[in-house]
Amino acid sequence: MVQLTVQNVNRVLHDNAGQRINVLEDINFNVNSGEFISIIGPSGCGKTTLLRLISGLDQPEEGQLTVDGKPITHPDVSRGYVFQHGSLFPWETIKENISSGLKAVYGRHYDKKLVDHYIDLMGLKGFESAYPHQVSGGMAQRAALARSIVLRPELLLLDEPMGALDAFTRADVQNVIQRVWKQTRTTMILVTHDIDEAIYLGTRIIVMTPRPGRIKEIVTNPLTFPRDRTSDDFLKFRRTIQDKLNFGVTEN
Ligand SMILES: Nc1ncnc2c1ncn2[C@@H]1O[C@H](COP(=O)(O)OP(=O)(O)OP(=O)(O)O)[C@@H](O)[C@H]1O
Repeated sequence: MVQLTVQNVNRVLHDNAGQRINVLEDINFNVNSGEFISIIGPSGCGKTTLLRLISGLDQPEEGQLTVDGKPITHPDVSRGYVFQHGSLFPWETIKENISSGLKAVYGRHYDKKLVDHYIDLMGLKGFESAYPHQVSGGMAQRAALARSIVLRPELLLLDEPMGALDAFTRADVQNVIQRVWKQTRTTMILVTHDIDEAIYLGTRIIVMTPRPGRIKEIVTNPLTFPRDRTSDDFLKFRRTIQDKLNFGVTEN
């Protein structure tokens, strides 16, 4: 992938009472190859809807989404998607889960060495034969990540994959994602509620506001790698993003 372009995108949905909801309004941005984009915003601002549009699972009422100038019309193996609950198949082992996409795409002559490489890279060695219910939540998410990345997508969409994890496991999976991003240079787009996570991983941060879901600002992350969550620069940038999200502001 060279460039993802999202141009003048509007998405309207209707609630159970038939009321129109402008879920996304006038969304515009570009993503270049190798970037790590974090999308942050309060619940209901349309983050998941935006990822679904980029994946091709959904289509906008207006505007267009393209990859290298070609419209996104349907899901494609070149765009991976990792969900909050990794949705591993419970009846398959960790290794079988990681291999499943490759098998579906390439048949039984898929590249087994690639599977072993990602099992290693994700720190899953020794757990190949375990079933999802036998591993920790962090391991299950690392396996879900491996299952997507093994297909070598040009673009990986991450829909709050750390959302259900405790703080320690979350930090661990963040480090794994960063390592995979650095090693593979896969373009990644992460949806998150967590400001620290958005800053720790993102090269640019898209700040969204709800009702209607709009982009408030796209902020380039000034922090270099390796990033230290406790450094003064990190905390200063955190404050900048917090202010843009109007965190801590209460209405009387
Ligand atoms: N299929 C649907 N039909 C009707 N309304 C929907 C549908 N999907 C989402 N919505 C509404 O669209 C809005 C945006 O939803 P979306 O899940 O994209 O937001 P989000 O920012 O990802 O939220 P969260 O952070 O809580 O996951 C919400 O108000 C939601 O209720």
